[in-house]
Amino acid sequence: MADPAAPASYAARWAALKNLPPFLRMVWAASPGLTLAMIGLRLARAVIPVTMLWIGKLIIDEVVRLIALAPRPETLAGWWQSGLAGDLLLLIAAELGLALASDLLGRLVTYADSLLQEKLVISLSIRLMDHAADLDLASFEDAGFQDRLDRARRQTMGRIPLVNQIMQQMQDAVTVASFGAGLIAYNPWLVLLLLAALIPAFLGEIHFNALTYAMNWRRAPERRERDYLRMIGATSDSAKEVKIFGLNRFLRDRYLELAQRFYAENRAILGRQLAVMALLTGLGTLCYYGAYLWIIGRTLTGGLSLGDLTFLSGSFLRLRGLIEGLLSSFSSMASQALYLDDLYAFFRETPRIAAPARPRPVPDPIRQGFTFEDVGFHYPEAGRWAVRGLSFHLAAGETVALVGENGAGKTTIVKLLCRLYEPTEGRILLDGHDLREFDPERLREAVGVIFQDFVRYAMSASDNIAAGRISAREDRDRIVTAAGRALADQVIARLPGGYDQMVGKRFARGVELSGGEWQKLAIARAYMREAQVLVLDEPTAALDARAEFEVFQRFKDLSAGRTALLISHRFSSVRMADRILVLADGRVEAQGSHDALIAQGGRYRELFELQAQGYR
Ligand SMILES: Nc1ncnc2c1ncn2[C@@H]1O[C@H](COP(=O)(O)OP(=O)(O)OP(=O)(O)O)[C@@H](O)[C@H]1O
Repeated sequence: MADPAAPASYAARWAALKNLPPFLRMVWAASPGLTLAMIGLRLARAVIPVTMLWIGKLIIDEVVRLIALAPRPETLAGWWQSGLAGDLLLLIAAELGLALASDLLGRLVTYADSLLQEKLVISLSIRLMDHAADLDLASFEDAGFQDRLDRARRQTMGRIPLVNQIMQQMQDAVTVASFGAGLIAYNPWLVLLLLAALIPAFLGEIHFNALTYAMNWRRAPERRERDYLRMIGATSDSAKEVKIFGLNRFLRDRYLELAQRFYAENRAILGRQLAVMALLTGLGTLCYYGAYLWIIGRTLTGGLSLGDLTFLSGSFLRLRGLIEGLLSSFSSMASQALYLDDLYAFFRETPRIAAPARPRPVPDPIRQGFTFEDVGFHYPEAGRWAVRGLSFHLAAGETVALVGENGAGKTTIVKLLCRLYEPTEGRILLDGHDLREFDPERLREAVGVIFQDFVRYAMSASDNIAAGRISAREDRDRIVTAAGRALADQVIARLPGGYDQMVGKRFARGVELSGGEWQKLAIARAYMREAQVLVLDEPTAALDARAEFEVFQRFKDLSAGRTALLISHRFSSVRMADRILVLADGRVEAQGSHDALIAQGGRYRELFELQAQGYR
């Protein structure tokens, strides 16, 4: 990542213009037809203003010529009969035709522009989602990445109007060239005068845009915090706890503190911008009136006709507005192009966990199982090892339970097994082959995992289960079977809309579920997968005692012959596993059946007795 101060430099801003061609390629990819239509329409529109002004000049000159005729008709009927005003009428008809065409083209441009922007939103959003799906879990858990993702997401929406701006810029550039050609024909100095007046304002504009960008860039982490505070201060998920603990004022004050810091910084920049820009634009106005005086003087001394006067003063006025717009929009384009860097930076991000060129097919059925060989792992930015010197075997067809205190590394083992992360040292084998030899996607297809922080999809109950094997979303029988295995069928039977009932409170019509009900849907999701390996990470923490007992009864039956890994703090569930691994400080401290471990004494027995005492 570049130094946060760097984007403010002029060089960085000019360099950012190189981002526009790739952006245009994205626009083109979103819809070639609409892009071409836009270019055609805008080019046609670009030359209309100068043509109309020129016809206006011809009309005035013709009127001046006609009223100087002697003798001349006294009445309109007289003029009509004389046929002297024929050319004048033709000119007026031409101008009317152009005015009508310009209106129509304007409407068409707006229409095509809206469609094109919408197409671009769709295509960028899809690209963003696709790319995010390719990236490693590690990226999502990294704060720097979250900032980049946040900035990239904003770009998807925030940079869309840039299409319109670039197109408008192109159209205005053609219009300026056409007016400029007209002015140069009269006196090239007029154009130079105009440019001299406008360039300082342009540079000022660039400077302030750069300052604003640099400020926004620096603020991405704080902005995320501010948005987060606003979110937890006012969402249904947090409302309950915020109310109970009376956190409202605390959150509000913290939000206010950040927001006020932003406000103060903004005000300082805006104040300076006001002073400098007022001076520079005043200079532009002075130059404009200087040129105006010259034109009037030349007309008075007979060097220019009345038509020339209107054409030149009209051109000058339009050109001033156009060039001013062109320059400031150019500078805003340059700063928008800087923001595009963030979008591209996100797209350049590549996953580190990728499939090898010739991946080994995932065995089906798995014959030997998984072997952890002296595995060590620490999270990318963590100072300490989450697991270290970890060796164990998970045999095919075996049900193994992992127990250990909080932070012992249980969930980490699951993440390593699914290759969401790569071991920092040591290796993990599946049927004797390093996990790195397989395509991670194929590997994950063979595993059904429900994490303790499983997702509560604000979708239908049926989709919540189907998420486990989304390709079978239409297979209602499979969904119903999975629901039955996880006891989720009883939950669904109570929902007004049954399987099609929207669950969660996020959208209207949604029905909220209890923690245990959500958990049953999540367990159904795991069964829905019908994978070779089943991993349940604290799947029953929110279940009542009876439900837990039943779920495990079924789990034992259903996982017969299947490889299963179970993480639980409840010894009632753990004891039914074929083998139990006791983890402490990221390594296997003891292993064996429940009875054997109890007989051994040690941590397992200690934890078991602590829990048993609690129930007595
Ligand atoms: N995304 C992460 N980034 C950095 N450190 C992490 C991350 N996830 C877990 N850790 C750390 O790794 C260690 C092991 O965590 P893990 O989640 O595997 O424990 P666990 O045994 O599943 O705990 P629990 O019983 O509380 O679920 C902990 O010290 C934790 O702080």
